[in-house]
Amino acid sequence: MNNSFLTIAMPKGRIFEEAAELLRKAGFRLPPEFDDSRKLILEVEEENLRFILAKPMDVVTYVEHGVADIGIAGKDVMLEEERDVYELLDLKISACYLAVAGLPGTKISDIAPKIASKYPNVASSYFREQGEQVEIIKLNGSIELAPLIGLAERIVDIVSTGQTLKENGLVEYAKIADVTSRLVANPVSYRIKEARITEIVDRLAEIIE
Ligand SMILES: Nc1ncnc2c1ncn2[C@@H]1O[C@H](COP(=O)(O)OP(=O)(O)OP(=O)(O)O)[C@@H](O)[C@H]1O
Ligand SMILES: O=P(O)(O)OC[C@H]1O[C@H](OP(=O)(O)OP(=O)(O)O)[C@H](O)[C@@H]1O
Repeated sequence: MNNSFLTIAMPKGRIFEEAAELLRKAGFRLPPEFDDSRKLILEVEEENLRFILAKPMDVVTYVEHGVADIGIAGKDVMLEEERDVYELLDLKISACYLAVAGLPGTKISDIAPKIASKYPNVASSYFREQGEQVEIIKLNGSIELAPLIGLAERIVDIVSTGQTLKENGLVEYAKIADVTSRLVANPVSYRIKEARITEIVDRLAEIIE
């Protein structure tokens, strides 16, 4: 049925605003309270949609487990953790990239240099591909602090404007991957609710620049 009820996992935080704007541009009637509510489940009955608001890193978890049919997640999250979800569309919002950075004019040690990151798997794969054996130190934020205080020789982190690197006197050594937000789907939901999901993909695809 083309009008089946759908649950969408939305990332809270910096992606939320751009994602909501995109949905509205595509003609979805989202109520004003959608933008500043503290509620974590929001139903939009006239659209037959239910939104759940999750941490950006957790969106794919809800989708993979099928409690959300579709979701919006950063490509960085998909690169960090391999998940059983379909990537349906590049929404081209919240653009940034993953990069290696560190103090200027420094070479990394030959033996097990320390690399700090919120993305340990991305960091580990990148340095393995470069033929470098490194020790990964997982941090949850303020990654740029690590080389400044001597915890790590390099970091792997998101760069957007470059302001955080600049203000902390760090430089970029390599770009790893471009990042934008993606529309993802649970494989079973996709099979059962294909018409409805395809209709949403088409509506969004039409307005993406
Ligand atoms: N400058 C940026 N820094 C971090 N993430 C960015 C940036 N620009 C776009 N993004 C996207 O936003 C997502 C992270 O959003 P956000 O920072 O709100 O969540 P978070 O990392 O869980 O934040 P926090 O833990 O600080 O609440 C990333 O997965 C990425 O796809
Ligand atoms: O290039 P810029 O525009 O400066 O953006 C990049 C910074 O933004 C993110 O941090 P965030 O603000 O999410 O804080 P965090 O350190 O707590 O993760 C990211 O981890 C960088 O530190």
